[in-house]
Amino acid sequence: MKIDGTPYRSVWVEPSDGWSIRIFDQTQLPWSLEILRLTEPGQVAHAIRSMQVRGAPLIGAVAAYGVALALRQDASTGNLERVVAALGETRPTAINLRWALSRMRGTLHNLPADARIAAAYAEAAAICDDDAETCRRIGENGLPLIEAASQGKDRVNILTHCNAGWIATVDWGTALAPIYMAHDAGLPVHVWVDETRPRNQGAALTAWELGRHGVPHTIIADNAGGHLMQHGQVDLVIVGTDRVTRQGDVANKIGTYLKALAARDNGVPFWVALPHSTLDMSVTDGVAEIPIEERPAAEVTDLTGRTADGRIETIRVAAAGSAAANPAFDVTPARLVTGLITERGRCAASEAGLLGLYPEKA
Ligand SMILES: CSC[C@H]1O[C@H](OP(=O)(O)O)[C@H](O)[C@@H]1O
Repeated sequence: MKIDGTPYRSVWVEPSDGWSIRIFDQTQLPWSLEILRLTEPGQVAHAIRSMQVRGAPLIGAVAAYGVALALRQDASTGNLERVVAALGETRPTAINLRWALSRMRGTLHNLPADARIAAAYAEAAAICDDDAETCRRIGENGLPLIEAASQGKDRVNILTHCNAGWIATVDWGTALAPIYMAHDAGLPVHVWVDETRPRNQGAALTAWELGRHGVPHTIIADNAGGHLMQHGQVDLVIVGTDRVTRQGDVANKIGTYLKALAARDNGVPFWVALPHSTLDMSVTDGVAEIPIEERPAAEVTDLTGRTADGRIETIRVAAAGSAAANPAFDVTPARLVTGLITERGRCAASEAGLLGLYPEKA
């Protein structure tokens, strides 16, 4: 996508050296656009853990380049296994991370060591190209939903949670891809942007993305969505996901499940956008089986923002001495999901629906 007219992806190889990796530091958005240069796998692991880079498909793509950086240091099989294991432990919920690392290992394991570096960069680049094209197709397959919802309306209101935009993927995004395409097609799109406590991916990242693209949007408190649905202010909900199970259960940012409950209670369509790399057919019952990342309590008790004189500060907003729990994801059962938007089309949130689009995953 473009930033001030310049096209960007969310991860790229530094052209001046041909091997170091560039990412945006998402912890500095929306206040400043900081581009980081990663030169070793430890920096990649830190970037993922600290959420300098975040978003299910993007952490997989960046981890893939982390393998290439590690093999530049030591292309042995032992080091390949070590870096795949180490990066795989950085975040537990998004299956894209393990999908990308497994794809890298499968490509590299049986190669001679002296062929691994070039092959690693080629495979990481292929993962990125695949993700960008996959997300573009998700946009195309979600667009008809917005077109239908906008019939006879001077504004179509879409609610989204967290950030599933181009900055969470290599390009285009998942939940936001159809929104960008609808806006660019001239449809009267307006987006309710859940702030998405505690890290405010919505208020900080989705609002930043939509604003830079000129898409009308309004930031709301997470708890306002149900009220807006009760008053007919939401025509459909589109969210991203970090893992979808064989039966169509959806893991996504904490608070998604509550939005799905409110949508069901108010007859609002609840759609989930995902690329193939987010499918995990090895698990069925998402609530029972998907590991939910527990992040630091400080993300709940503290808040980071910009002061009136432009300094970025972190302050405590909770009572001193109080404990805080911070599960970073929840699981929405398939029964609350209207349907899934993928690069291969739309389907029901069910095993039959998924196998209809992905028969090879039977
Ligand atoms: C396009 S996947 C985006 C997905 O990832 C986010 O999680 P996080 O910000 O913790 O990486 C969130 O669940 C989004 O829906």
